[in-house]
Amino acid sequence: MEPPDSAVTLYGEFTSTGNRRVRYAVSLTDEELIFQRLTSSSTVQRNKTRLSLRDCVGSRAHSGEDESDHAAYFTAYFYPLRRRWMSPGTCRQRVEQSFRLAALQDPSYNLEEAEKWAREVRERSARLHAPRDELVLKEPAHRRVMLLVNPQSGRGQALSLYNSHIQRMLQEAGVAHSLVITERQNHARELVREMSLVQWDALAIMSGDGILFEVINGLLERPDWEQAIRTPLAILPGGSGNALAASVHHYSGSTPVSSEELLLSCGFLLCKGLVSRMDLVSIHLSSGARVFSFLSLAWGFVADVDIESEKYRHVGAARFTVGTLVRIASLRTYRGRLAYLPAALDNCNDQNNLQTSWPVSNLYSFKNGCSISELNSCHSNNSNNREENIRHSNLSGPGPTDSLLPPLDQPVSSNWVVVPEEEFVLMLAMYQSHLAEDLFAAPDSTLEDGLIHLTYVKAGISRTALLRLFLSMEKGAHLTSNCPHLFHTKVRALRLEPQSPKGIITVDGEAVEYGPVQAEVHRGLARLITG
Ligand SMILES: Nc1ncnc2c1ncn2[C@@H]1O[C@H](COP(=O)(O)OP(=O)(O)OP(=O)(O)O)[C@@H](O)[C@H]1O
Repeated sequence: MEPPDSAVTLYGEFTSTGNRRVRYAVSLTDEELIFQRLTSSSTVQRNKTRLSLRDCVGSRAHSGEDESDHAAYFTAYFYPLRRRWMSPGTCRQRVEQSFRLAALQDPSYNLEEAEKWAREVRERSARLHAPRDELVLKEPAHRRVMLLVNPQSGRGQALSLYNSHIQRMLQEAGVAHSLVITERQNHARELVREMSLVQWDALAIMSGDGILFEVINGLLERPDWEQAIRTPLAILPGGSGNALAASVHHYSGSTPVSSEELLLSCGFLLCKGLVSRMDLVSIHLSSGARVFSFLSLAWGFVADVDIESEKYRHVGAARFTVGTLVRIASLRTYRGRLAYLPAALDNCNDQNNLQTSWPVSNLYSFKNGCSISELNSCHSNNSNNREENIRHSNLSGPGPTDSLLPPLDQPVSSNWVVVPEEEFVLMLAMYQSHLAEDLFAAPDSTLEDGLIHLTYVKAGISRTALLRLFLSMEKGAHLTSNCPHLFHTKVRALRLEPQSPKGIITVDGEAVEYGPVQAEVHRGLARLITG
C-alpha cells in the first residue's frame, strides 16, 4: 500500500460499519477526507475515494448501540456536486460516510478517537469556509436558527419537505433550530415585528417568496429596524415560484436544477452559514403606504400571469407556463407612464453599474423637474440642481429614507428619464436574477449590485414574439434576442403611473393596490445566507 502523502495530518485504519472484515485506510488533509479499501494482497490497488471538506456539513461520533460492542463510530455528511442522472449539469447529492473504530478493547479510548476525527472534520471544513469579511454565522453547534414554514405554500408540501430533507440536514450540521409553522397571512410579519431578535443568529424561511416578503417588512417596521434588518435571513424553497431560492442557487455558481435539488442546494448553504448583503427596494404605493421588496415590481403581463395562475397552483412551478399560455391567448395592453433615474446618470462610482443597453434615441430626458403626468405641459423651473429638485418623500415610520424619490404627487427630478411610450404589454423591475425557478429574467443582476433591472415590452408585439421572449427567458437569452418591442436598462429609482382603469401590480409576486407607484433601491440593506 502506498504511504500517506505529506498533506495527510491524520491517518487511521478502520473497518466498514456494515462488514467488519472490510478495512479502510482513512486519511485527513486540510481539504479532503480520503479513504481506500485495504486488501490482503499488495498487488491489488483499490481506487481512493476523495470527499472534499468544502462539501461537508457536519460530522459526529458515537459509541456502539450494543453494550458488547467496544467500538466507536465516526460519520461525516457530505453534499458534493455530482452529475445529474439522465440530465445535464450537476446537483448536490447526499453522501453519508461512516467508519468503525476498534483499535483497542477500551470503548472510551475508541470513542475519544472517533470524536477526534469528527471534530477535525468539522473544524477543517469550517476553516475552508472562512469568512470573506465579517459576514459569517457562528459555528453550527452554537448557532440558533428560527425556521418559519408556511404549510400552505406551493402545493402544500413545505412541511413534508422540511421533514424529509431539511430537518435531517440541520441535524447533520448540528444546527439547533426552532420550527414555527405559520398559521395565516401576516403571521410571520407580526411575529418578527414584535419578537426579541437577540436570541436568533438567523431567520430561515421555508415557503414561496411571500413569507420572506412578510419577514423583511416586519423587520423594517420595528423601531430598531436598522439593527433588525441585519439579521441574517435564509430561504428554503417551498413554494411554486421560489424566485429568490433560484437566484441564490444561481449566484453560488450552480447550474439549474429540479425543485428538490434546489432545496438541497439551499439547505446546504444554510448549514454553511455564509452571509451576504442583499439589496432591498423601497416601494411607495398610491395610498401613501411604503413596502420593502427584495425581488420584483411588476405590472401588466407578468403581474397578470402571477396572480391569475394562482388557480393552477396544484401543478406547482408549471403554473407560470400554463398562466403564460392562457394570457398570451388573450393578450392585453395597458396605458401608463413610466419614468426612471438611470444608473448611468447617478453619482455612483461603480463602473460596472454604469452600463445600459438602452438605445439613446429612445430616451426622453426632462430638462426640468416634472411629473410624468405633466409630460405634455411641463414648465421650466430653471434649476439643474438635482438636490434642489428632489423633495424627499418623507414617509413617516421606520425604515431608511428614500433620498431619490419625491412624493408621488410631485414631479420627478430633471435627471430622470421619461419613457416616450405610453402603451405597454408589461413592465418588470427586477433586483434578483430569477423571477421563478425557470425564469432567468435579469441574468446580470446580483444580490448587491444596487440596481433595479428595468424591462418593459411596448404594445404592438405579436403573440408569437412574446411567447418566444418567454421561452428564451428560461436561459436568460431574451435580453439579447433583438426584439424591437423589448427595452431593458438599469436604474436606481422608477415611477409608474398606470392609466388603464383596471390592472394588477405585484410586489415580490403578491398583488398590491393598483395605482401610481414608485421605487428606490437601497443597496445591501438586508443580509442573506448565500454560497
Ligand atoms: N397557514 C397559512 N394559511 C394560509 N395562508 C398562509 C399561511 N401561512 C402563510 N400564509 C400566506 O400565504 C401566502 C403565500 O405564501 P408563500 O409565498 O410562502 O407561498 P406561495 O404563494 O405558494 O409561493 P410562491 O410565491 O412561490 O407561489 C403569504 O402571503 C402568506 O401570508
